[in-house]
Amino acid sequence: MTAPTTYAWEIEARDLRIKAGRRMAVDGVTLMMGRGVHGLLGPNGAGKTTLIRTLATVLRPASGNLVLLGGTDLRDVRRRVGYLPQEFGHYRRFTVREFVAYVAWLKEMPDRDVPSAVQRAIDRVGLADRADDKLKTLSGGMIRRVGIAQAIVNDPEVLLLDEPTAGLDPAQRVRFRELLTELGTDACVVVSTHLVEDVAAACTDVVLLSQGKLVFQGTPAQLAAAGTAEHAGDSPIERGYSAAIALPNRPGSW
Ligand SMILES: Nc1ncnc2c1ncn2[C@@H]1O[C@H](COP(=O)(O)OP(=O)(O)OP(=O)(O)O)[C@@H](O)[C@H]1O
Repeated sequence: MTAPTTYAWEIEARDLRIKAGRRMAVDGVTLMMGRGVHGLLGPNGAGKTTLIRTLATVLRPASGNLVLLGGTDLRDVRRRVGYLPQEFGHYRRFTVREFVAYVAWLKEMPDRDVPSAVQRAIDRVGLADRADDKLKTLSGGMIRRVGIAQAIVNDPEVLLLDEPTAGLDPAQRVRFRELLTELGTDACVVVSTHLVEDVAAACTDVVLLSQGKLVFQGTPAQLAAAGTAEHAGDSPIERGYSAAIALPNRPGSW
């Protein structure tokens, strides 16, 4: 049985500062996130991966305060979180089913629940016909979907996905956005992406980082409304993104 919810936000971060190497990659971010799909956007090096790694409890903040699921017991929190890292390590000799079951075991799921949870996660990412194939026989896009399956096997209350659509073909991306929408009804989903279309199609909230700072949080429509013809981009939301990170429309510049 799940304990009643006693917290206002699944993720509460106050004045977080996080080091990556010697650099302060996240520099004073205050951010509240509840259920729904939160798109984490920002230029290369903005601090997205560093923030996600911290939310996944892999990194410890240098200062500030982070509360996940209202709790302080790290082991309990970890059982209730799902995480797809940007660099996703896997065992090439495992089958899809064995690998997802292994993660279920790491999450301390009750043995009796594991087979059905594993099957459901595999079904949800469309890999039922490859469930008993070894990972080394799968394509890059399929491996990414295995990564998504292992992240959702425990029905996490906080789901962290670092560039989950990298390597997916267009049809898979569309299906993935539908899955995101489904997952966001029950969980707090944080998804980092460079694809503004993913955000427009599937996110209820946009979080924009630039140089380690939070420069925007709001709905995709609010982000789109922030852009003008003066800002770079091919769509309202891209122009809103450029406005938020103060990127003028200068053809040819990176
Ligand atoms: N292990 C490390 N050692 C030194 N610097 C690091 C390390 N990891 C990250 N950084 C630096 O910290 C900053 C934030 O990196 P991070 O990977 O969080 O950005 P990001 O927003 O995820 O970027 P991208 O969109 O390119 O994936 C960058 O300037 C990066 O060079």
